[in-house]
Amino acid sequence: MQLVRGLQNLRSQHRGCVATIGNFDGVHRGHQAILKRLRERALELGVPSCVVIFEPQPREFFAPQTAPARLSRLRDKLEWLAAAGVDRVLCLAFNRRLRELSAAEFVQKVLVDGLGVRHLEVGDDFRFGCDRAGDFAFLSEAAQREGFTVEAARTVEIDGVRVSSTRVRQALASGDFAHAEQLLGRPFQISGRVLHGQKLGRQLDAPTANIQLKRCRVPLSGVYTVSIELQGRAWPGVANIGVRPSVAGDGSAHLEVHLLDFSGDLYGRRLTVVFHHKLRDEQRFASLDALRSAISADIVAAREYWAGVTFHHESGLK
Ligand SMILES: Cc1cc2nc3c(=O)[nH]c(=O)nc-3n(C[C@H](O)[C@H](O)[C@H](O)COP(=O)(O)O)c2cc1C
Ligand SMILES: Nc1ncnc2c1ncn2[C@@H]1O[C@H](COP(=O)(O)OP(=O)(O)OP(=O)(O)O)[C@@H](O)[C@H]1O
Repeated sequence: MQLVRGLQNLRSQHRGCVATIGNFDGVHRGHQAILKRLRERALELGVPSCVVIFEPQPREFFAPQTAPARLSRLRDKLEWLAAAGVDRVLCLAFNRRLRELSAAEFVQKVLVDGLGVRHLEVGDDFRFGCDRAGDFAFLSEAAQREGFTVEAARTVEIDGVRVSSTRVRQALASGDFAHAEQLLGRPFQISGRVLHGQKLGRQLDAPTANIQLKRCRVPLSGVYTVSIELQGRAWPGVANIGVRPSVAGDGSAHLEVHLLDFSGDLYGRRLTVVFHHKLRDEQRFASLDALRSAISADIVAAREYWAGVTFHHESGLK
């Protein structure tokens, strides 16, 4: 899959494709249905498929403090789009210039001049352009004028309710990982590189790998039973996501995982944390001793959760 960053990097060979536009946060089952249809149309027309996404996402541009937490960072999103068979992603910086484009200008600049779109696939509620004025009726008219086709994919529902990123966030916030998995079509996970922490974990009898969250806000907080994927192997573990109120911190959210029965150096490695079960909320403890006891109880609970499950790994890393 090819990534093109910005309209200025589109070349004449990129013209002629089938396209869809959106945030695709989490690449959930609703998104996957659109992507499947997109791939079918690409094969029928013999042209590549292209997904137009925005970074930051529009709501992060308009209201960075109150925008919903991200289900996926750009890297994960790209991985899942590639897995869905997308040939090309056009990633547009959502900035003042882009927000001021009218729906008609967006169609002309991005879809017609930029991509030479042959077919556009969208969800039935899709809206775009300044003040979200571009809806399906608008697109159909533009399509007729410019000589491309447009189709509204059927809404994907589970239990009679539309699958949406908001619904996934709600499932995660309430610790309902089975429902989140149903909506996403895969378990909820966060990937990232292991950074150096404050090295307090060892004093707490629980060395932890600190996963870089960059500036992304995360849709969950608390202590969880997790599994960790690392170099194609899975490990059982326990994780904390939060601001760590018991130790002096910078107020930003951290994701830390303690791998059960693991010895080895994880610094700099990229790992994936898969969430299975919420154990408790994060708490402020009055002393490190109290925090140490709570963490050791979490580890016992995680062991119980994983009792009977075999993880195929050796006790360290090469
Ligand atoms: C299973 C687990 C549960 C945790 N629970 C809490 C908690 O409830 N409150 C808190 O302030 N920190 C909690 N922490 C975070 C610890 O404060 C943190 O691991 C410690 O500060 C070590 O940080 P470091 O790796 O940066 O040295 C938890 C960590 C783990 C691994
Ligand atoms: N459940 C669904 N069924 C069908 N299409 C969907 C569904 N959810 C989103 N889409 C479509 O996927 C495309 C990209 O979605 P995007 O993430 O921008 O929209 P969205 O409606 O804001 O998603 P969400 O509500 O999940 O955040 C859009 O065309 C949108 O209409």
